[in-house]
Amino acid sequence: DFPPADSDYHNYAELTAAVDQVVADHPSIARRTSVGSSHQGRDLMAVKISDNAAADEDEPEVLFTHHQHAREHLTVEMAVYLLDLLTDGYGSDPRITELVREREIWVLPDLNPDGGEYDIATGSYRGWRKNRQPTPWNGAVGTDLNRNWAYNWGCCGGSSGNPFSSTYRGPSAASAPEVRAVSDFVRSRVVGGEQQITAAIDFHTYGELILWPYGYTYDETAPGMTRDDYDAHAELGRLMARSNGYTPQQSSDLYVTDGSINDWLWGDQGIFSYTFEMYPAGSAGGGFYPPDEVITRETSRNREAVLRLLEYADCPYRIIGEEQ
Ligand SMILES: NS(=O)(=O)N[C@@H](Cc1ccccc1)C(=O)O
Ligand SMILES: [Ca+2]
Ligand SMILES: [Ca+2]
Ligand SMILES: [Ca+2]
Ligand SMILES: [Zn+2]
Repeated sequence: DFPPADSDYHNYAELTAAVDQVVADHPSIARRTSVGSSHQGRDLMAVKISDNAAADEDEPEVLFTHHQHAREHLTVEMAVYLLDLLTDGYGSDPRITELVREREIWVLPDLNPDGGEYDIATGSYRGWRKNRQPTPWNGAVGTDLNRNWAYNWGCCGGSSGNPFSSTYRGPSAASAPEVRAVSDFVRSRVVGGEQQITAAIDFHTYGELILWPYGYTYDETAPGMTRDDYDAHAELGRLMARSNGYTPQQSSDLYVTDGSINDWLWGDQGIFSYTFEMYPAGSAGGGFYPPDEVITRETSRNREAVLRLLEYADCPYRIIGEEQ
């Protein structure tokens, strides 16, 4: 479990209980489902939030994913915050009520439950990043989920082929069961040939950044990324950054990555896709392990950004005045 000083962070059992409580408290607008299981068999939860949540309605869908990286526990708290914001706001906050009515929102609060539990298992933080899938023949453990997605996987020096590396891409694209499960879920949202999910945020720590694709190339435009696509990503990213004070940039401005979720969501599925690197900005603030006293401040900091993404989800190109 977490060290006593950080007891406000949710371990996997506490997260599961929190999800079940939200659904129990708001049964008509919140529904828990599963997209599959982690390597060690933990449920990969998906919470759908919408009016008439049990029905698949013809409304733009938005995806929030959390905790690809084990030590980035604040991103799980971000998911808990989002679940509370959207359910408690329904019927009390007019803006949130309208968004819950006109969107179908998917919150996947924990993509790496095995890694997260491993990181806290001894009561002291281990600095773990990857999942807990072994490389059988050499004793190495873990694939970096954010280098395992099946778009330009391993193409460009943005990941490692060394199983002992913290950015090990895995033996093949989507070899990690967690990536495979979420990929299959996203693909299942193609209805009548059209991907129903239009926008997504993948939450990480740390750096206080808003990142958009592509990560595999320094170029702004590339196959599958036109000038309009890039400009829309950038303008919407900047709009969100103005609300939370994060730095907006193309993810390759940080460093080149290949096999990231953002590149797959946009490149393979045409979903407007962002990474939020949460608090802290630099080496101060506790790095990957900020004290639990900052949870409320640093999750609610993203309230406006999330609502802006939800508002543009019916047509992200509107941000650049293009009615595509
Ligand atoms: N959270 S982090 O420290 O691992 N940083 C992320 C940053 C990142 C996220 C998405 C695309 C490119 C880069 C990473 O996956 O390396
Ligand atoms: Ca504390
Ligand atoms: Ca609905
Ligand atoms: Ca739908
Ligand atoms: Zn991360």
